[in-house]
Amino acid sequence: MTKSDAQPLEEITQLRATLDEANYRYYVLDDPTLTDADYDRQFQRLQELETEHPELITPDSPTQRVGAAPAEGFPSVAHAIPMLSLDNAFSREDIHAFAERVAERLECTADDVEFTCEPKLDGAAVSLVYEQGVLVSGATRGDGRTGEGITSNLRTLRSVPLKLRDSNVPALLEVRGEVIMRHAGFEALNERAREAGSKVFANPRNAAAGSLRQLDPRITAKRPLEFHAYQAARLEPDLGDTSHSELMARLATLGFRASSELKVIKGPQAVADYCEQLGEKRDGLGFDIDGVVIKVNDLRHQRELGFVARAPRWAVAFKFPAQEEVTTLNDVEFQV
Ligand SMILES: CC(C)(C)c1nc(N2CCN(c3ncccn3)CC2)c2cc(C(N)=O)c(N)nc2n1
Repeated sequence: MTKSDAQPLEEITQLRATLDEANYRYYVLDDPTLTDADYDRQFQRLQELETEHPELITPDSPTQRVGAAPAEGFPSVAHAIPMLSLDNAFSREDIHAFAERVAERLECTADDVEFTCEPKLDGAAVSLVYEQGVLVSGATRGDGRTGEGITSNLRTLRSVPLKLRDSNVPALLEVRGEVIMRHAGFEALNERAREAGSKVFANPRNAAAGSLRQLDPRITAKRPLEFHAYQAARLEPDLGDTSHSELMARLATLGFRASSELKVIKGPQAVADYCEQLGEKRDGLGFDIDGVVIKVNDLRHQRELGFVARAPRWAVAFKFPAQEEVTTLNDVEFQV
């Protein structure tokens, strides 16, 4: 009688905790502790134990990330809070005008408004819903009000926690973020596609969106996708966080990847400087961004400012000029 036969649940629980922590460190902190070989060995051990004791399998086990394909297409999912779009700013003057509009409504001066700035990742926006700390639903943005239910596909992303990491998990949490594919993963995927004579993607954004909409999660599981959180859209009970930057720090402790470039910045002048500096770093990031998302940091002020039509008054996207994309058709290069 070996140790594990006596109490498989103890070894299973320990393996799950180790693998979840290794996932978090690798995919969220970019600070891996386990080697891939170590991870794979413990993952296989967990699979063995769960095969011997199927009654001990739980949906949030690391072995349950890749499920079966849904019968036919994706179900429609209505977003509890619409995933709105963003107004654009194209110049320093536009940033100042946005800050002045905000200041006027908040009855303060533009230089007193505290903003956050973060890269606007060029991927596919999705929404994740957690109940009692467990992932229950994942959907595409769709038209902002209704998206496609792609939970089984989103579960395959190692940067999507199957259960929240913290001890005091909220009863309900809806996290919104962008799924991206890095340039290296994109080039490798297209190289494999060219060799296999299958579909080549025009750019990483299309590759990310297309990979999320695969009917078979086993295909999504093989695609190099990362989830980057950008908003806690719903949080019950309200944990008292009073700013976007605090909420993003809480999302990081709950197991999500939040932007390392997120900065709290006061006044439009410094915001415009951040945009200029990020624009200079753009080509070296290793993934596509198409600007900076500038938000009013204080959550009470966000609520006071609300939304116009489909976009919030409290946020604007500063857009960089489109990067000329080179596409090849039968080996002839076209500038588009
Ligand atoms: C929370 C708000 C609503 C202000 C918000 N909305 C966003 N988006 C809305 C428009 N979106 C959209 N997508 C497709 C068509 C129209 N609009 C795409 C997401 C954000 C996108 C990013 C990003 N990409 O990195 C980000 N760091 N923060 C965001 N924050």
